[in-house]
Amino acid sequence: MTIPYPNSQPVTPIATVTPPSGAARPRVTFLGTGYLGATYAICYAELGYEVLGFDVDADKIAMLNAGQVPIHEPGLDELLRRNLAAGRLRFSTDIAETADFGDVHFICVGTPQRADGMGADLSYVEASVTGLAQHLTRKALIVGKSTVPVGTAEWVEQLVGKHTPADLGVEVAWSPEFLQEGFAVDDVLRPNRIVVGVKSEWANGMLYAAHKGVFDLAATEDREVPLVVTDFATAELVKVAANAFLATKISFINAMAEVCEVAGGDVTQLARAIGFDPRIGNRFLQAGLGFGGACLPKDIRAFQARAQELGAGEALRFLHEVDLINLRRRTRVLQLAADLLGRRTGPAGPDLSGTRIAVLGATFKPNTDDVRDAPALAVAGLLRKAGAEVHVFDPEGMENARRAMPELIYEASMTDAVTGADLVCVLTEWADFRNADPVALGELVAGRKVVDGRNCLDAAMWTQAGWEYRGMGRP
Ligand SMILES: NC(=O)c1ccc[n+]([C@@H]2O[C@H](COP(=O)([O-])OP(=O)(O)OC[C@H]3O[C@@H](n4cnc5c(N)ncnc54)[C@H](O)[C@@H]3O)[C@@H](O)[C@H]2O)c1
Ligand SMILES: O=c1ccn([C@@H]2O[C@H](COP(=O)(O)OP(=O)(O)O[C@H]3O[C@H](CO)[C@@H](O)[C@H](O)[C@H]3O)[C@@H](O)[C@H]2O)c(=O)[nH]1
Repeated sequence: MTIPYPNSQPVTPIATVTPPSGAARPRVTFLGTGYLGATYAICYAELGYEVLGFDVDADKIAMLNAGQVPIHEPGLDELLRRNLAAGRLRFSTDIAETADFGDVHFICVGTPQRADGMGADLSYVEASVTGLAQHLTRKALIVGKSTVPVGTAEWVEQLVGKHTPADLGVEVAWSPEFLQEGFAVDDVLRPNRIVVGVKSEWANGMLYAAHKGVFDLAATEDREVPLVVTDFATAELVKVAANAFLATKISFINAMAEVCEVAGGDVTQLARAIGFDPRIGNRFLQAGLGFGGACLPKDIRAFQARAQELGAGEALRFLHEVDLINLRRRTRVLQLAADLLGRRTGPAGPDLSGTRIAVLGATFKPNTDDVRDAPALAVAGLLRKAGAEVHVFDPEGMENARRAMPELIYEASMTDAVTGADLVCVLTEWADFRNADPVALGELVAGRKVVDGRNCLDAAMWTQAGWEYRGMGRP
């Protein structure tokens, strides 16, 4: 068996391993059935694997076993029901059963920002790995998928060594995940690359077998999926480097937006023009309210913290600037709102008391119900703090938003939210908002003033309909 090392080209099949369970394909488990793990468990069953999803959250597990996806992710419901019915998929809160079931165990638990604001909280990784290791009774591969600081895989290997008898030969590998919420099903079934950090040929073969469904699907669609086989540290770093690059690209275009704002340029045209250069590319150059979600913000902070610990803090100092540019976009919306409402800004920020503002969007981007570090919700909070009465509507994120920020007023529809509003802020570019009719909405509001926090509206159309329009980085 040849192990390409490191390899950025598609490889031919290398797996000749027999899974310890004796099954033709390894039986796989996913520990943590949140946005990452639930999607994976369901899609892996769709690829034909026998799958068991484990979580400590009994409500989540009950929902999944009942055929209900606890998150909003396009396409996932149908796949869940189909694969439960086919008997390839089930979910459990029983760690002993999980340990017994799997040949390959994927760790998909959260790695949130620590309370100190910078590094990653690895307590869920520690708890899940320890719990699993203590119940393993045969050889298996534990594969980290969670996004972690470099060095975590080595630490997990030590944890596993401490909690399993040496003669079982349990091994560890790391395979970071690059899926985007809203596109998660396709990203899992048709990834643009697979990265694995391994230490042995056996682990490499098992991981190849655990990904074979993905390679087989690609072959039937006449595609190839590049496989990068590398060491632990590189695999961990690929993930945070990718997110750091994406965050930097967004903050770069938002920095250009800041300059356009003072120089009278239009960042949307600027982005389009530079994007024609294939070295730059036109994706992830959408200026606006900036990046949020459960990944980019926390990952660039954790990456800086880890680099600092390793003595390479200087190298990532620019990421601090990336973060600051990003956060400034939120206060920019506040400023635009105050300008449109004719409110002066004092040292404590603008006073918006006595105004009613409709906020359209709460999720961190469209096609998800995820409000974790959502710029839209953060801005809604700033508007309220400035004294405005804030009425929020989001097509999928209402329940999560209400839980995260109960102090806001939540409306049942876009029209309810805008009725009587002095100002409308479009903060997540859901299709319903992009395609909203400015003439019809104009009949409902108290003032035709709109902040387009995502540059997603047709400015000319809204202006023609009598709206005072303000975009981000455009006149
Ligand atoms: N959300 C994404 O799109 C995405 C994409 C790529 C990578 N990641 C990374 O994947 C990881 C998970 O992210 P997420 O968004 O799915 O988080 P999440 O919070 O949605 O899910 C984490 C799940 O782990 C469960 N959990 C907690 N402790 C556990 C334990 N001891 N054993 C088993 N389960 C336990 C929680 O109950 C929860 O259901 C993070 O490291 C994240 O950075 C996320
Ligand atoms: O041009 C752009 C593109 C995105 N965003 C914002 O950036 C954030 C993140 O968007 P996106 O990257 O699509 O969402 P995630 O689902 O968080 O995915 C990122 O984070 C995941 C978790 O690590 C990785 O797996 C993905 O590859 C990576 O794209 C959102 O708030 C977007 O509104 C912009 O402001 N401008």
